[in-house]
Amino acid sequence: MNIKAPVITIDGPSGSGKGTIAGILAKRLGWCLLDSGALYRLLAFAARNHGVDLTNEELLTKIAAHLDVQFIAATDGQLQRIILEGDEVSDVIRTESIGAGASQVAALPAVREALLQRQRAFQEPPGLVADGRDMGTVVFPEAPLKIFLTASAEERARRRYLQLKGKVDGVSLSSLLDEIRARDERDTQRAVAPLKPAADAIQLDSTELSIEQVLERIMSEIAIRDIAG
Ligand SMILES: Nc1ncnc2c1ncn2[C@@H]1O[C@H](COP(=O)(O)OP(=O)(O)OP(=O)(O)O)[C@@H](O)[C@H]1O
Ligand SMILES: Nc1ccn([C@H]2C[C@H](O)[C@@H](COP(=O)(O)O)O2)c(=O)n1
Repeated sequence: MNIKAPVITIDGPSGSGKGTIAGILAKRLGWCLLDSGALYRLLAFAARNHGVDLTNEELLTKIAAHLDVQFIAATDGQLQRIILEGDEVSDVIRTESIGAGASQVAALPAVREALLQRQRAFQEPPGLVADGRDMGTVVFPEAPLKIFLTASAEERARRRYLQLKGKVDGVSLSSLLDEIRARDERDTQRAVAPLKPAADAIQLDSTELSIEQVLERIMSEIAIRDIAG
């Protein structure tokens, strides 16, 4: 019998804290981690580097199917590292501009299909924490625990501002808020795999919760379901 490793999905809009929470949770549980947004970011980044238009679905799908990428698991004090075609790109794919490009290519159905099996291949023992937009609705619909993490757009822009200030020139709170709203609109309104909570997802609004409080809430849901051994 093929017993699949359990999956915890964390979906939600940009800046809600999915990546932070998923990374800490995977580490605490000793589970694998899938940052699915990174795949769309890598595709947007690779397309720009090769001068491919972000609306060229046919070519983007070919690139998506052959992305030469390695995810190197986090070690003590280090975040997960991402290598594309031999070069470390962990930081350069994190800009809002690449995020917007990722959101654009992610609306193309053939691109999503090309990345589907690659995402499912992350489901390895002892378990997987997967974050993104459609982890609970499309990629891992059988996951025993699905979290839909939100926060107000203003709070998400404030968090992003604090994260980027001092690292990126010319960053402004109002332009970050505009970019977050534009990305929310595109990610929730697209025809294929739009950002929405799965019917059986637990919705968690982190606007007034600290990272540790969000983790506590999720750990208690894990304990209730007895899914982490
Ligand atoms: N509950 C929280 N309280 C305060 N800050 C938080 C909280 N959760 C996350 N943050 C901070 O907000 C910023 C954005 O978080 P993160 O990158 O995890 O969001 P995300 O949902 O993964 O965004 P994206 O989808 O764009 O990758 C980070 O600097 C993170 O430390
Ligand atoms: N499962 C996913 C993950 C990401 N995307 C798209 C939409 C996002 O705006 C963009 C970047 O994701 P992020 O790194 O900010 O989480 O990628 C998606 O459509 N489906």
